[in-house]
Parts: sequence; structure tokens; C-alpha cells
Amino acid sequence: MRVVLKLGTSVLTAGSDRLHRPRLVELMRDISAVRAAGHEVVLVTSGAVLAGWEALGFPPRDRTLAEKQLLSAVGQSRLMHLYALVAELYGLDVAQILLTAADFRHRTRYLNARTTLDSCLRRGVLPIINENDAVATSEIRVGDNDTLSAFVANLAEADLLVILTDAPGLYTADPRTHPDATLIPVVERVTPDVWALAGGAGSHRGTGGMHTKIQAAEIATRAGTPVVVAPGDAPEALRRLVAGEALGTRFLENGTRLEARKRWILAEIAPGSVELDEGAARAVRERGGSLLPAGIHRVNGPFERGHTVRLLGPGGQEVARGLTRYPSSDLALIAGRHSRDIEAVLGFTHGPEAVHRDDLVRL
Ligand SMILES: Nc1ncnc2c1ncn2[C@@H]1O[C@H](COP(=O)(O)OP(=O)(O)O)[C@@H](O)[C@H]1O
Ligand SMILES: N[C@@H](CCC(=O)OP(=O)(O)O)C(=O)O
Repeated sequence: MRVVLKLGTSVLTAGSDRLHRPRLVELMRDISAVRAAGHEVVLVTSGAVLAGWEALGFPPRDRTLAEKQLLSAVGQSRLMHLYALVAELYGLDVAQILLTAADFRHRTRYLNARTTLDSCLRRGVLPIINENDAVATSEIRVGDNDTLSAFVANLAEADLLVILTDAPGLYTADPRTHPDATLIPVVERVTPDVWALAGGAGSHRGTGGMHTKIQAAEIATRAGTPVVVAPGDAPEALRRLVAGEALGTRFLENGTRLEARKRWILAEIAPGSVELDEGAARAVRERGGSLLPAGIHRVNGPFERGHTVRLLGPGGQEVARGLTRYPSSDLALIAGRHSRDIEAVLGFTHGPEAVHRDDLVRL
């Protein structure tokens, strides 16, 4: 299972006004146990602003963007330093990936982020993601890490998104102000009724309260990834959730991940195409295999890396549609050649496939 775990500031501080070291150790132990059981974990963390505030001796609260940027610039490296220290206790290496909304919007940046994330997971390194607050102006900010974690779950094609927070889950009303509110264990679909539970603006604490968690749930479940909002102080929360235990609120996925992805690929406008030889057309059509450059005899561009292209059989009929890993200019140079020659021809490689089977929809 590939899990994206989001830790809010409230979890990392454990009710105090600084990063709570013992809590970090507990959380890392939980992550390490889940990884030892064979799962992949991607961490999305908040806490940079808080860490900066702590490092500068708790200056008076100032919620302007400039101050947040300063505090996160100071705090991000300290936050990572702490993560590296506690990860080392469990023999884990960590990697820092800082993203903004622009990285999800631009195809090439999106694909590059995905490649780096994949490389970390392949090498057993724990990727730790936060918003790049220091450079994120209002137009390119995601703005809150709940939403960021949903974008990351899509990027990573996660099987589960776990959002740990200081509430035990989604309640029928904000439990801080409504002591009689009760836990909702399962949300089948994010409807207006569900949105209404988050309370109006102003009832939220932290960056977004429950509102941004529901938004994250909507984004991820729509792409086929289930989401759990659970209490960050529950012992071994991640291990228990991955094992299927009911804890907090579970938002059920809306269709399968593959269907969501295929819908997305088919919805793309695809002016570019590649013409396949008989063998490649058969491999793609009959076995749903990846398309290698060797099976391409003509490239009809222009198109960029990550664009949707039509895969045409020898008779000119469209056999499939998929996302190309190479732009048309590069693909023209490696068409008809063995994948092991890619690096020699281009001077770099984005992998052996022109279109990977995960990115391909047969027609
Ligand atoms: N319906 C609700 N159920 C649970 N919590 C809610 C609800 N509405 C608002 N909240 C508030 O959302 C808070 C969690 O969000 P937030 O403070 O932003 O945490 P984090 O730092 O983990 O993102 C809870 O402490 C709670 O006061
Ligand atoms: N990027 C910011 C966190 C923003 C955020 O969404 O915080 P939270 O509501 O605590 O998850 C930081 O590192 O401080």
C-alpha cells in the first residue's frame, strides 16, 4: 500500500506551543513500523511556521503573508533537521520536497516532482513534503497543507490519504464549541450536508480547521483515493489504519483510481499522435503493455512531455491514448531504437517507455 500521511501543526505540537520532540519520535516509530511491514509512506508536514516562531523566541503573532514567509524560511530547515534526527533513530533517510500550486499546474514540473517522489520511494528514502511558503505568493499558493496532501495523494497515486489532526475525526459539529457533537465514522460522499458540518468561517482553528480537511477528502476521493481524518494522539494510528482498523472518519473513494485516471486521460484533447508498428500495436491493444520507442515508426508532433497522444495502429486506426514521457522532438530521435540507446542519443533518459502502461487507455 502507498500511503500519504499528513501531519498538522496541532499534531506536531501535541497541545504545546513548540514542536513536541517525544511526539515526533512516536510518529516516526509508527511510520517506520508501517514501512517495515512493506508499505510506502509519503509524509506531508506542516510546522515550519511554528518552528520559525519557536526559533525566533516567540515574537508577537503577526498573520501577514510576509511574516509567515519569514517564519517558515527560518523554521523549515529546523523542522527538517528534527525529522532527520528522529528518522535516524529508526535507520531512515529523509528527503525534503517543497512544492507550490504551480508545481501541480505545469505539466513538466508535475512530472518532475512525480519522478523525484518515485525515486525516493524506490530507494527507501522517506519523502517529506511541505509547501514552499518562502516563495509562494498568493497566486501560486495551495495555501493549506490539507489540500496540499490531497494533491500529493493524486501525484503519488496513493492508496490511502491519512490526515492526522487534534480532533478525533469529523464530528456532527465543531467539538470545541459543541460538547454534545458525535463522531461520524464513515462519509460515503462529500455532499453539501457534509460541508455544513465544518461550521462557518471563524469557527476554524489552525490554517483551515475541518473545512480544508473536507476539501482534501473531496479532491482525493474523487480521484479514487480513500481518506481518513484521525486523531494524531492515538497510539500507532498509521499502523492501525493501514491494517484496516476503524479510527476517526473514513471518506470512501468515488470509483477506482484507475477509472478516475482513465477518465482524465480520455478527457484530454490530443492533437499529437505516434504511429506504431504491427508488433507494438498488438502489445498495446491485446496485452495493455507499455509502448517502447522501438515500436514507433513515426511521430506526429508537436507535443510536450506529459501530453496526451493518440497511438495509431498500422492501418491508421487509434488503438490507445496515453501520456507520453518524451516530447515529440526527443521521441522522433529515439523512435525505432532500443530503449537502452535512449541515454546515448538524448544524453539523458526519462525511462525506457515512451508511454507507460499505467498512463495508457486502450480504446
Ligand atoms: N465538524 C467538526 N469536527 C471536528 N473538528 C472540527 C469540526 N469543525 C471544526 N473543527 C475544528 O477543526 C480543528 C482541526 O483543524 P486545525 O486546527 O486546522 O488542525 P491541523 O493543524 O491538524 O490542520 C479541530 O480542533 C476542531 O476545533
Ligand atoms: N506550510 C505551513 C503549514 C500550513 C498548514 O496548513 O498548517 P496546518 O493547518 O497545521 O496543517 C507550515 O509548514 O507551517
